[in-house]
Amino acid sequence: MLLAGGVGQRVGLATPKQLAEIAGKTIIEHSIAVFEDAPEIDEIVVLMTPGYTDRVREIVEKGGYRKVTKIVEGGASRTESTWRALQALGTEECDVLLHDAVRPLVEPRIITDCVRALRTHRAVNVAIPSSDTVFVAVPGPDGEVIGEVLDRSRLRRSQTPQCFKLSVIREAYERAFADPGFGSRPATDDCGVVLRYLPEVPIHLVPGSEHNIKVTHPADLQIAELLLRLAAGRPMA
Ligand SMILES: Nc1ccn([C@@H]2O[C@H](COP(=O)(O)OP(=O)(O)OP(=O)(O)O)[C@@H](O)[C@H]2O)c(=O)n1
Ligand SMILES: C[C@](O)(CO)[C@H](O)COP(=O)(O)O
Repeated sequence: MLLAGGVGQRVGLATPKQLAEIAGKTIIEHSIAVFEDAPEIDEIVVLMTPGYTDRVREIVEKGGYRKVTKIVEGGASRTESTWRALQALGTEECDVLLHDAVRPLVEPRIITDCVRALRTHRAVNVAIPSSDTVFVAVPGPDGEVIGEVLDRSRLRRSQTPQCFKLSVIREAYERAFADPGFGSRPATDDCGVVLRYLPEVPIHLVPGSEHNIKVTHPADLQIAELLLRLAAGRPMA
């Protein structure tokens, strides 16, 4: 499931950032191509920003991406887009990988590791250690001050794909969307929903990559372009 339903407010382009062209293709096409080429993937469903599904259809047709079976409008938040993605799937048990379309540098190795891990685990996340010291900021007398420095050896940064047995992620989301309090404390990723609503399901971790960045801020467009060109053996002039 490629989650591409956002508007890219922080990047601040006139169109959603997943349609920005870098290293010869739109960001969403780079992401589609990685999953299309992955032998473990049977089917790709794209959740796209309302008003832009035809643009994705054009990209898919022009690029001949045969695994893309559905292009569906996303929701108002990331979790609502995931909820819609789950509704677009059937009832038969399967492995579901939920990936941010704006992480075009996901490596085939990560997809392989995730699918392999789903043979023995019902929920899997991709994570990397934190190279920065992370602390909790609290209000101070003149702005914020450091409240608590967290133990970095135990901290990880969450990436995507986030992967689940369909029955697990569906159950977690059904409970979340039935909870009147869910909207007031939204989850920032799918693992957060599983952790909150199915805490008995362990979420196994596989190593991510420093290159698997999420294009979030304007500078990320340049960094992603550079990394994509390097990966393709075409460094910038
Ligand atoms: N309603 C939404 C919001 C986000 N996403 C997707 O979730 C991924 C990660 O989200 P983020 O980087 O926050 O993207 P945006 O929401 O577009 O960015 P911003 O918050 O700056 O507007 C992106 O691929 C984005 O398209 C989605 O499918 N549906
Ligand atoms: C899912 C995610 O990419 C994991 O790091 C992240 O939580 C998405 O956050 P955003 O608020 O949509 O940028």
